[in-house]
Amino acid sequence: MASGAPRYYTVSWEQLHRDSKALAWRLVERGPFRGVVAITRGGLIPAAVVARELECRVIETVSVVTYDEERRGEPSVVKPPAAAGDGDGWLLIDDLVDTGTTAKLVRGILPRAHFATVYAKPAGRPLVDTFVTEVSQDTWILFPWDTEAQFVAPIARSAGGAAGG
Ligand SMILES: O=P(O)(O)OC[C@H]1O[C@H](OP(=O)(O)OP(=O)(O)O)[C@H](O)[C@@H]1O
Ligand SMILES: Nc1nc2[nH]cnc2c(=O)[nH]1
Ligand SMILES: [Mg+2]
Repeated sequence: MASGAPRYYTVSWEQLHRDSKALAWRLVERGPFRGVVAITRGGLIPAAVVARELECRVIETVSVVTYDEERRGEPSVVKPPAAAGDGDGWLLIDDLVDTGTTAKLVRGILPRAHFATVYAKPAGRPLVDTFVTEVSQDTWILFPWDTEAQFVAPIARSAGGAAGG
């Protein structure tokens, strides 16, 4: 993500389900696939939804650690896929592509996989074969597993009592 104050794009469980199903609609004509490889952890939920829609029962994982909350570190593969070979016939899924760092690393392991994400930012977009929604590079996508509902002060209070009545 670009430096500076991020704008946020908040995704609910319902929207994620809807967007993951939209991804499945785009992928159905690209299959059938031998199996799905989810890039953990963010790719796990979209991969489950897509696998259900494509009636795909074989699920693999590849685990990449890149970010510590919103700070980016050195990417490392902490668990390679046990099966999937060079990715031929496999569908590789992540929740999003941002800088493309994770995608480059995993595409190096599975160069022949079809790579799909639900969301894409411009810098990583060229690395993705199929995606649903593009957001700007300075947007931080907030997923439902990273957020919770909480109390918000009334507008009048946060405006310093400026509201008339
Ligand atoms: O294109 P990039 O700049 O590499 O960013 C995209 C990656 O960042 C997030 O994963 P993260 O590393 O936060 O790990 P997580 O999926 O375990 O939450 C997201 O799920 C993508 O995998
Ligand atoms: N949750 C989340 N993780 C990310 N990792 C890289 N970019 C993002 C983003 O926009 N949102
Ligand atoms: Mg991830």
